[in-house]
Amino acid sequence: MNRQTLIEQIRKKKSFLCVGLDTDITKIPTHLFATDDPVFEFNKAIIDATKDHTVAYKINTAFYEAQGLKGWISMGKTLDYIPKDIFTIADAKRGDIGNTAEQYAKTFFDTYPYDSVTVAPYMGKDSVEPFLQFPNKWAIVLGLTSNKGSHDFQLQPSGDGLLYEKVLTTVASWGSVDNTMFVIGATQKDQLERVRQLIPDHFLLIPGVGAQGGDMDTVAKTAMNKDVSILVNVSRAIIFAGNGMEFAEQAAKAAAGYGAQMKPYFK
Ligand SMILES: O=c1ccn([C@@H]2O[C@H](COP(=O)(O)O)[C@@H](O)[C@H]2O)c(=O)[nH]1
Repeated sequence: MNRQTLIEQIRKKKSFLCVGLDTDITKIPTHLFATDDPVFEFNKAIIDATKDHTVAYKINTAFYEAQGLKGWISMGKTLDYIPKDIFTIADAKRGDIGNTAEQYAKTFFDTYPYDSVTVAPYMGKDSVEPFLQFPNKWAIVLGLTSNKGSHDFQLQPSGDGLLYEKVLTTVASWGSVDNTMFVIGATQKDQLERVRQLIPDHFLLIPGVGAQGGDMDTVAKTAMNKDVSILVNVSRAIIFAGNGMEFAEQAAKAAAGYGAQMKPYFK
């Protein structure tokens, strides 16, 4: 999906919500274990229940990879089931030397036709560039993450600024606003303004609202630009809003609640 189409979808739905399909098999309702593929049946119900409120789904591949071959099959079926006008993210956090990165890019853009994949930039330009070679596909590069560990390296001084600032400006120069987004944690509220000074036009994927305590309004007020250009991810607080027979209705309610918080930001 290209940038223009994504912006149009956001404006049409008046939503920048991304629902995270972090489908932890130990947390899905027990009645689904009577089916052949409980993970897929869970995702299918969640997608049906939330698709009117969301413009993106983020599949965290860890939860599928942990199940081996069965997990990859559930992931492929889930990706296939997502409506084609909704942006898809493989949250795989890949990054390796060039020829290996090429294989990762093929995995998540060709074999599994995602719109985007998350990429760890620590290995530098040749590890990110293979993800920038596919038309209308995106590398979503880890910029400033939502976790406590972001203080260990990302928020440490480096040259004139902080390490993460250097990552944002350097990675931004490798691609364009049409093929590069950045992950910026909602929990990093003191840095959001600075992020927008450094990369005013790039799309940001913002996890950390919901279970991690980030605040939707702070994010929207600080990080939105004239083209909106943010996707706010919520995983556990939506997909595990309920865990009984009515889990999908509870997820729909939670997604609608986040959607309602976003509406006032659209004129
Ligand atoms: O900095 C980061 C980068 C990625 N994530 C991922 O986002 C979701 C958040 O899930 P919640 O349940 O809404 O907390 C999850 O897939 C993480 O791996 C992040 O949280 N922070």
